[in-house]
Amino acid sequence: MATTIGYLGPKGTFSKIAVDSMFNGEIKKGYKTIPACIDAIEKNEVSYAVVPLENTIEGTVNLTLDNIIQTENIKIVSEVIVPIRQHIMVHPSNVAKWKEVTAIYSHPHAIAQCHRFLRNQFSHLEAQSMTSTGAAAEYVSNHPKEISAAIANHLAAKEYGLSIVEKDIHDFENNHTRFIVLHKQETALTSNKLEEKGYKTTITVALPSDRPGALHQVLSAFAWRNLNLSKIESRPMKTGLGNYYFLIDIEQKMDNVLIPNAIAEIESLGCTVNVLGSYPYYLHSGNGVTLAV
Ligand SMILES: O=C(O)C(=O)C[C@]1(C(=O)O)C=C[C@@H](O)C=C1
Repeated sequence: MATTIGYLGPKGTFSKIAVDSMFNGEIKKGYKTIPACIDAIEKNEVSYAVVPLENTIEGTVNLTLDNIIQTENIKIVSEVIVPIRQHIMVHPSNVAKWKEVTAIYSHPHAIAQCHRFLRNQFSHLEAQSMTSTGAAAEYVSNHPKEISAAIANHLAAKEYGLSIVEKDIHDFENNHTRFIVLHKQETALTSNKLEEKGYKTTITVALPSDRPGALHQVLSAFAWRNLNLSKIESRPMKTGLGNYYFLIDIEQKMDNVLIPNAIAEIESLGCTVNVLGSYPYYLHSGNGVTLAV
């Protein structure tokens, strides 16, 4: 049976760029929301799902994080970092009057990446959220009479026959998004198309509520073993005010000694640890056909 991969659709999203960079001939199925992509793995509709986890300008995609935390049997098996270039685009019949648009649509993360541009050029408008940048482009394409614009990538413009009226409207040049590949088995997924940049092990740690200095002790378990952490972030456990867990990226492959021993030490403090995955990460070059405008 052919492998099916779920991604945040429709066509023309950044998630589609990520999925195409990791997978070749497999069947790719777009889902309307991130939770729907993750549910699709749970229900065995797809073998893998590719979802955004973190952006350099906007930070963590909480919807992704909160949903993977709640699904115990889904693991992160790979990661691809994609350069993000946001463009504003309109229906070809509206190019001449694009500065008079009455609505601008995009994904909330894409809108947040272009705040300064929007404030300078369209301070009278409030950008409207859509489920993805691709969905915004599709909507604008289907409603030419509305005189609206979408913030999306060049593939979306091509896919939905829109005209880009201003390129690279994101506020900071260094704009990248980490996309993770999720799967039911723990087996890491390697790419034969992209250059491996390193390896990561991602864990969550829930601290005991009654132990002063617990976070300090958790960090010490990594520090004295010389384990490099590239991310630590707290998220509410949703069980009550003040209850948080920590998401920690260790810049190293799961081994037989250092990481298991650090985890055992952390658990002995009364913390609950969950390993979300140990996986290679790749950088999408951004050059060539896929990202050129
Ligand atoms: O809407 C898309 O194109 C997506 O793939 C989602 C998403 C995100 O959730 O951050 C992905 C990359 C960009 O940072 C903007 C939007």
